Amino acid sequence: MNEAVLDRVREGHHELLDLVSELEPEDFHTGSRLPGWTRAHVVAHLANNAISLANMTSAAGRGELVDPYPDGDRDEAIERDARQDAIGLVQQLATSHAQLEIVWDSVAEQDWQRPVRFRDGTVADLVLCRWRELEIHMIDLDLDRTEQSWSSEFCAHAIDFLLPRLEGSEVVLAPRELDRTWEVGNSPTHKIEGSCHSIACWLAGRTPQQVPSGGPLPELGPWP
Ligand SMILES: O=C(O)/C=C/C(=O)CC(=O)C(=O)O
Repeated sequence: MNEAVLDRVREGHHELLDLVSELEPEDFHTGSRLPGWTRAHVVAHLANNAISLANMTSAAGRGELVDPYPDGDRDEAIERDARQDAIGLVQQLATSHAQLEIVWDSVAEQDWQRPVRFRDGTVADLVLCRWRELEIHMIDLDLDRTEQSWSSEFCAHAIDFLLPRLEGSEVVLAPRELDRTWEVGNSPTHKIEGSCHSIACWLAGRTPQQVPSGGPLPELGPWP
């Protein structure tokens, strides 16, 4: 398992808790950067996602495959949990982080490659999923944190992961800080340039502080 990514997830948990712990109670129930979601929805989703990943990991350890949300509807659970007050939300988030970290601390090296039902992946893929969830949803909270806080490693990972959203396009992505480009299609017709943060942020369907140049930017397909 890539220990650096696990460490980054643990740090992300601390950073997220720091961010939400500083909010006034009323700030939870106002907008986020996601249409139709308040910050409370983002927090509830992140907490439920952590428990879902913990449960899939535990099941994989027993040789079982379980659905990400076996007990019911993901969206209903987010709506229900988002109605909690600030203390309830922070407590749910902190408990979910602890549960996920305890489960991942107990995974033996050879068990990271066990299969899970989520995207027919492995337990190791769940760690990458949590990394994306944390980094991307922290900026959705619409606080001081922006895509500028993403590391170049995270930007490169996000571009790799989100590239299928450009299927059918003919472009080259050329993020300034990264020592590589990404080609989509057989004969790219234009080059999209910008910081790795802005390119990754745009591919994640969010509005970057500086929109990449080289447009018109292609329409994005569904999340992979
Ligand atoms: O792997 C990703 O980048 C995204 C994963 C999800 O969107 C997972 C959920 O939405 C969820 O667990 O509810």
